[in-house]
Amino acid sequence: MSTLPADRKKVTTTTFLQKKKKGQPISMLTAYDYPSALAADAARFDSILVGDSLGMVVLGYENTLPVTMQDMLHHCKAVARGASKALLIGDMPFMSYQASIDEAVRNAGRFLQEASMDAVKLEGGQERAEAIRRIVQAGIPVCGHIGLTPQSVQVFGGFKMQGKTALTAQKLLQDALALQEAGCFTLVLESIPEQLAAAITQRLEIPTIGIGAGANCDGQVLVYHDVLGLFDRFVPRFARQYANLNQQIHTALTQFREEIDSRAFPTPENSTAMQPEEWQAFSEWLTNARLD
Ligand SMILES: Nc1nc(=O)c2c([nH]1)NC[C@@H]1CN(c3ccc(C(=O)N[C@@H](CCC(=O)O)C(=O)O)cc3)CN21
Ligand SMILES: CC(C)C(=O)C(=O)O
Ligand SMILES: [Mg+2]
Repeated sequence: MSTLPADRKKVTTTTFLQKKKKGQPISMLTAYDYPSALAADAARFDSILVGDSLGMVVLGYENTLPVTMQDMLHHCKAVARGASKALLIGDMPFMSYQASIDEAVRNAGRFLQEASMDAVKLEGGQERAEAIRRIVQAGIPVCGHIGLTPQSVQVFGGFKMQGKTALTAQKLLQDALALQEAGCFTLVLESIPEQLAAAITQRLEIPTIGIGAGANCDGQVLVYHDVLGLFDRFVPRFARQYANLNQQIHTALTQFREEIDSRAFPTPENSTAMQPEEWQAFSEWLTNARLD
């Protein structure tokens, strides 16, 4: 296992399109800070998404709605310091692109200009196509996101799978085509039936990245904390845990706390003694000194 910087070329939006043409899977992972970005880049993920899911897995909110531009830029900057090869995508937070197209373009620009992102992601279908067209015209690559779009949790009435009926599936396929036409370089498909994801993937020239959308997408993405078992308030059924770090953290921290309580920590190895002559001089001064 190597922790040296990965010896590979910087991934670009063109790499995404080439991978789809060659039938090679696109790997994406979320990351929210410097160490998680270092880890994702060292593991050679094609892309890192600084997801607004950070509101839930890092900041402790119930959903992603409270996340602000300030929050996103702060975390994106930390991620950019840790990753040099993965394509970096900044997730536009709730109300940073919905109120007006001008605001959408300006906020998208901040991710590239202030936070070193390579692209932005925003949620929505046909209703978002015009804003996306204008952001792309400004020179900013856009990743679309349809299906279970968590910023619409209050409209959906919970984090519920989308596109389960023939009618809603039709709507999602039309959304996907509209987003491609608007200039998206890739599209996240979240929590939709696998056959619908396959049908969309087959009809699009741009790659699809699935999360809870089955095996027939052009790529896959999961949340960092779900992959590592770092978040246990809930784990979506579509996630797979490759480690249970929370349990290891609990064991390690409990042991540390117990060793503080029992005075087993620290030992001389964790401490520094003065040189004998310095200690002697200090002791003599201490004996004679009047400390008040
Ligand atoms: N830790 C985490 N992982 C995620 O994948 C994730 C987040 N947080 N926060 C932002 C969004 C919200 N997401 C979620 C949240 C909950 C479910 C969930 O509870 N799904 C149910 C099925 C619900 C239904 O279709 O009726 C499940 O059993 O997986 C799914 C996606 C995906 N994103
Ligand atoms: C789950 C992914 C696609 C996302 O939008 C996020 O992490 O915020
Ligand atoms: Mg998101």
